[in-house]
This record gives sequence, C-alpha cells and structure tokens, in this order.
Amino acid sequence: MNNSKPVLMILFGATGDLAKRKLYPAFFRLFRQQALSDHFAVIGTARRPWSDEHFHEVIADAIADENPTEPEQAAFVSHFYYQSHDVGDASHYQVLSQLADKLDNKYQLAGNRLYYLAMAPRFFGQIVTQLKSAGIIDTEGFNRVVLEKPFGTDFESANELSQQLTSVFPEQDIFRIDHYLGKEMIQNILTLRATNSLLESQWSNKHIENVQITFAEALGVEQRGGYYDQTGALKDMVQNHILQVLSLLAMELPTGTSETAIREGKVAALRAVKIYTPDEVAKNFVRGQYTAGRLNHEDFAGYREEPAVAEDSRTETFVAGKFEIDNDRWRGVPFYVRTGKRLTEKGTRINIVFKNLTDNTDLATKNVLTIYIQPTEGFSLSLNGKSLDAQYETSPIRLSYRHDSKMMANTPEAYERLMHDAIDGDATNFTHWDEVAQSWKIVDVIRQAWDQDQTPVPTYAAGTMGPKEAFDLVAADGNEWVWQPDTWFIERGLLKTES
Ligand SMILES: NC(=O)C1=CN([C@@H]2O[C@H](COP(=O)(O)OP(=O)(O)OC[C@H]3O[C@@H](n4cnc5c(N)ncnc54)[C@H](OP(=O)(O)O)[C@@H]3O)[C@@H](O)[C@H]2O)C=CC1
Ligand SMILES: O=C1O[C@H](COP(=O)(O)O)[C@@H](O)[C@H](O)[C@H]1O
Repeated sequence: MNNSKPVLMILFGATGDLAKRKLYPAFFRLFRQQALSDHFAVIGTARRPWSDEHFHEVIADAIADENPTEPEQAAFVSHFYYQSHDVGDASHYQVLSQLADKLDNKYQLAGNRLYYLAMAPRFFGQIVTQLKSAGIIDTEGFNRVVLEKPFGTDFESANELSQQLTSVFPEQDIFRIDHYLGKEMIQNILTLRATNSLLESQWSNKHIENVQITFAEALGVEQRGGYYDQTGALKDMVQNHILQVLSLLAMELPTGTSETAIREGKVAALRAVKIYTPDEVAKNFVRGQYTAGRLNHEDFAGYREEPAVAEDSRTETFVAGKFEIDNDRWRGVPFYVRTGKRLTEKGTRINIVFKNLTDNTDLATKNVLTIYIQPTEGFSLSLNGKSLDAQYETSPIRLSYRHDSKMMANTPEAYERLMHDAIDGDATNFTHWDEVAQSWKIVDVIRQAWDQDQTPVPTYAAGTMGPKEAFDLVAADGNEWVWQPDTWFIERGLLKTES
C-alpha cells in the first residue's frame, strides 16, 4: 500500500467495541507498514472522561495481538489524543475544533480531515450537522466522513439520513463502510470474472443453473443482543453484505476499473433484482431462530436466553431466500442466499452451480465453482473425469486451491484496506447511496411481509445449518445447498489444517 496523505482522523465512539477490536489494530497495521504518512494524528472522542494516558493504554491493549515492539507501540500511541465529548452538546464541538486546529499545526496535516463515526447511526445526522455549525469542516484540505453500518433501518429512514448527510458533505465525501468489500476474496470476484475467459464466457443463464451465497457463523449474538434483537439477520447481513456480493456476481463487467463504472454496474444489477409481493416473499424467503444446541462438544443456549434478548423475541437469527434477477443474463437463474448465527461452522462461500450437459440431476456430477471467502480463502472447481477402473463411469474430481496461512497473514485485513482507501479518497469499495437505497427497497418488502405474518418463527438447534424450511425452499426447485465442511477437504488432503 502506498504512503497515505497527511490526515487528522476524528474518531467518534473511541471507547467502543468496534474501535478496540477492529479500528486500532487496523490502524496499527497501516502504521507498521508505513502506509500512513508521518503526518497523522487521531482524536478519539466519547463521553467517558479518559485521559490521553489512559487512552494510550487502551490502544496498547487493543493492538497487543499484533506484537508491537515497545518503541513501535510508543511511537504509534503518541499520535492519539482523547477528548471527552458528548455528541449532543454543541459547546463540546468548540473544544474539539480548537484541538483539531492545534494538531493540524503540530503535525502539518494540510487541513485534511476524516471523521469516522463508529457510533450508533441515530447519532450520525446530529454529528455532521454540529461539525458544520462549529466550522470544523471548513478547512483547506479534504473533509470526508466514514459511516459504520447500519445505514438506516429501512428505505425511509435511510433516505432521511442521506438527506441530512448530503446537506453537509457531498456524496463523494461520504464513505459508507461495508467491511465485506474490504475482504480479499470479495475484491477478487471481478478479477476472477474479468480475467478468466473460461468463467466469463459461461457466466449467464445459458450455463449456470443456480448461484448460492452462504454466510454461516458459528457465533451467537454474543454481547450485541440489544442491537441484534432490534435488527435481525435480514437487516444485519442480507440488506448490506449479501446484496453487495450478489451485485458483484450479477453485474455486467465494467468497461474499466473506475469507481463510477463499477458502481453503475452494481446499481444496475440491484435494480434488476425482483421486488417481491407478500405472496412471493412467503414462497421465496424463510427465517429461523436458534434454540439451545450443541456445537463442537459445547452446549449453547437458545437465542431467547441470550443477554439483552426479549424472552418472547420473534427476531430471526437465520434467513434463507431466493432472489430473481430480471435481465437477459440472469432470467431463470435462482440466486439462493442464506445466513445465520450458531450454524455448524464459520464459513462464507459462494457456489456457482453449472448446468449439466445431460439430464443427470445428481449434484455430484455438476461442475461447481466455489469461492471461499473466509475463514480460508481460495477456489475450488469440481469437474468430471473417467473412473480409473471402469471404462464408462465417471467420477468427480475437485481442483482446489486455498491461500496458505503465511500468505493470509500478509494480506491486509478488511478494515485496514478500507481505512487506507478512505484516507486516499478511493470510494470503490464503499457503498454508494444508490446501492443502499435499492438494497433497502429489496429487503423492506420482505421485512414487512414477515412483520404481518404472526405464525411461529421456524426454529433450528444451535449447531445445525438452519431450519428444515431452508432446505425445502431449495428442494422445491429440484436443487440442493452445496456445503462441504472444511473437515471434508482436510480428510482428502485438499486443505492443510494450519491454513
Ligand atoms: N462491534 C462490531 O463488531 C460492529 C459494529 N458496527 C457498528 O459500529 C458502530 C459502533 O458499534 P460498537 O463499537 O459495537 O458500539 P459500542 O456500543 O461498543 O460503542 C458505542 C460508542 O459510542 C459512544 N457514545 C454513546 N453515546 C454517546 C454520546 N452521546 N456522545 C458521545 N459518544 C457516545 C460510546 O462511548 P461512551 O459510552 O464513553 O460515550 C462508545 O464509544 C455501530 O454503528 C455498529 O452497528 C458494525 C459492524 C460490526
Ligand atoms: O456486519 C456484521 O458482520 C459480522 C460478521 O462479519 P465477519 O467479518 O466476522 O464475517 C456479523 O457477526 C455481525 O452480526 C454483523 O453486524
């Protein structure tokens, strides 16, 4: 990564979970690789009355897993300043403004400012309005705002938020994070399609039978029950990450690599996704909620027993569904998606299932391209070959490639890339308002249909791959989910255990 421009980052939510778990380690990795200019400073803000010294201890703790040397750690934390700040208090922005100007001088930051809003979205409008009123954004350099998800809770609230933001920042200075867009293999999707004639020539309803996107998590809701119970899997994962991946798979290849060309392709793909009627939602989407179960020899409580979750909660922890894309390339190809918490293992994968040349419907005989996004990264392609011992029989062969652990250790993490891109002003891997708006229109009808349907939410035991209804959904089309656990590959020597 190149050495970034000078910048002052003002981080709202500096005492929060995201800052500690993701942002400080990502920033440190950029610092260590000298991908940050020497001219950088960070002001962390939140209400807690921390001192700079305490802030430095928190950051040191957050980056401990990166094993910094003492001088590295000391040099890194010396760029961080803490300002106790209530985002609702106008007078606090005056103090913030003075500190920002002081650091701008001290570090020669050319007035470049990045406001990172790692806070609940209900504060976003108020923060940007106050930044403007206090004159903090009136500098010579760039002024950009980075926003964490979720962007609104439906189309209407997202639209309102968008209007508040664009009354302060032009769209090109608004960076909406979808951290999946910073992941190596997601960034690889367009490269894979654009540089392999073998694939792109087959990338349509002529040759593809169905597409499957699975985002499985073994974790439950952990300490985020309060947020999750108000949100559910549909809004937490489908509205953003899954629809982003779907758009990269379904879009027409852009004519260049420009931010605009890629964005226009994604928006066009999302606009072609069919918006369902309530009856179509009932036919094409299912939800589920986990009950107590056993996973990796450990017992887990059901969702309703989790901290901060209502005991009669109807919130879905699992979604499976079928999207239809109404354009010449994809008409007739189901795009199946599923995501859930407390499933059998963590595994984010895309499966492209190709049509068979014969009438054979056995999945084992179909060509399947799998893109492994995490925890391992790579590809596999299943082909048919002649059986060694029988002249007229075929047997499936799997070509498989996974990045090894050494390579993965050197690839930048999602937040690392995205922070660097935001400082550089490259919004290619951030979501534009047009994408967000269309994604909300697609999921709002699903949410509304579910809210009106008071039948019991299907359940699944923790440690399984979701409710029976999710398997029935795909089976109704004569298809099945492709899912080989990593143990399957390890047993066949196709995946090394340390990767
Ligand atoms: N945690 C995660 O894994 C992920 C989080 N996100 C998103 O990131 C954002 C932050 O999440 P997370 O870090 O988990 O949330 P936390 O609840 O851990 O942190 C919230 C932060 O906001 C601060 N805060 C709350 N109220 C105020 C206020 N009135 N004035 C100033 N500061 C305030 C809190 O500090 P204090 O109490 O000291 O004021 C704290 O620093 C959310 O939008 C979330 O959806 C997205 C993906 C993953
Ligand atoms: O955005 C979110 O993503 C995480 C999963 O992210 P990953 O990078 O660990 O795959 C999910 O657990 C969380 O609920 C959701 O808000």
